[in-house]
Amino acid sequence: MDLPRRTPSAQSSTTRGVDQQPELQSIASEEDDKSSITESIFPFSATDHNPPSLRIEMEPVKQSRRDYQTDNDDSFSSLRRNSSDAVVLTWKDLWVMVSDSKNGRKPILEGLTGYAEPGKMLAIMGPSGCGKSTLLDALAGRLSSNTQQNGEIHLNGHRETLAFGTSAYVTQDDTLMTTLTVREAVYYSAQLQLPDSMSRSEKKERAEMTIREMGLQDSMDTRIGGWSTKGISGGQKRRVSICIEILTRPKLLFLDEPTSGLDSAASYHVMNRIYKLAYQDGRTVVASIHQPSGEVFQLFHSLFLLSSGRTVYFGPVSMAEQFFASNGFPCPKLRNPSDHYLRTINKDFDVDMEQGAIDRSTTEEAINILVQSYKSSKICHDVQERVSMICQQPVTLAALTFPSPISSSGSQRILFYPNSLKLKCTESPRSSAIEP
Ligand SMILES: Nc1ncnc2c1ncn2[C@@H]1O[C@H](COP(=O)(O)OP(=O)(O)OP(=O)(O)O)[C@@H](O)[C@H]1O
Repeated sequence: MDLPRRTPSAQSSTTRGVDQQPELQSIASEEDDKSSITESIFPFSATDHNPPSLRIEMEPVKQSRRDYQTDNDDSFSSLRRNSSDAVVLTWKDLWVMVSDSKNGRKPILEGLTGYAEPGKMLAIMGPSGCGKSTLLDALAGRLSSNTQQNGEIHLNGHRETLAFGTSAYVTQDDTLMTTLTVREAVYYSAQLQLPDSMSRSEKKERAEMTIREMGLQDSMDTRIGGWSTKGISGGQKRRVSICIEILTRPKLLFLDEPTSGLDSAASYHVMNRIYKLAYQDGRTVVASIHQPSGEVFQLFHSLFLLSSGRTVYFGPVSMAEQFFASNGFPCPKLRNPSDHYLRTINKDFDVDMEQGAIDRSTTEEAINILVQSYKSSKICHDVQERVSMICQQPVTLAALTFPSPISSSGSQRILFYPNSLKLKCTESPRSSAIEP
């Protein structure tokens, strides 16, 4: 079910009766037993002269706003911005297992819960091998066949398959045609991916604009190259891969290590561009990232910190420092917070460390403290609640105006609950409702 596509335009809704509106008709048919009430909600007649207006609007659940709002952090305004095709991604109790010849099945991800919202960027971080790519693969529906997945992944609160071009995934490996120039690679991709409704020149313009956005204008006519012929650098290849994936301006963008191979200035430039894509146009961005600089880290709204497939922290970036400090791991002054989080939970090199600054058992202990503390924290509780609310919230994403014979004054709201296919109509000051 593709809700955004089902939503009629305001103009067409005012000029058509409900029986000509397939989306409203299908919702109403789910409510046959309440047909008398829905009739009283939707008997819109074109012959009704000067009817008062009836407004259908999205009403996101507001409870957690207080918990997650930071200075530039307004998920609800971002949901409303371009809300007709915004994507909210949630995952609940997500497990991924692989077959292990010795122990049977081995978990790679252990019961992860979280969400990614429009207009925001989520960073997935953790030591090498902690499960960052596996989480991205699971969320993008690209897990390899030898894995087994349990748990729920929802789009806009329900199981949904996104239409072509709505999501994109920039993988860790740059799979590019080595004989093409940057311009050719992006341009041919634009020809293939962009809709027929765009002319060739529009596609070319989009390709060149995207190349410039990724700071590749000086390398436009350089061959990509490979192991036998030197071409553009590794970092530039990364940017070409990102160009190709953002050509369609996807509403949901997965990026696996988008900044690997980039220097700090280029990393900031690329991530800032992606941030703008997310923030200005209400896109949802999920990126795994290694060692971001302080500036790059600040671009992210939320952080998912993993250790061996377990959640060390999921929540607003702004609250992570306090979480670490309250568990006995304050970030030293002048240290980049993201470095601090990774250093606290990275046990890979403990055995090689000299002078016992940290030993393996201490790091393991630190991880266990943080994992247990997170599980019982208010942040975790709020995240669980938020995910549940997103999966139940009404998602009538466009504001529509209907002539209404039952409202003589004030406005009415009709809320559509996707999981229950029920309608709720409220009117001010009177109220007539089908409760969800
Ligand atoms: N299909 C698979 N079969 C067997 N093991 C797998 C599979 N996918 C992932 N793993 C294992 O799961 C663990 C997590 O891998 P993953 O690639 O998700 O880590 P990562 O955090 O992205 O690592 P890096 O930062 O080094 O890219 C690793 O130990 C990896 O070997």
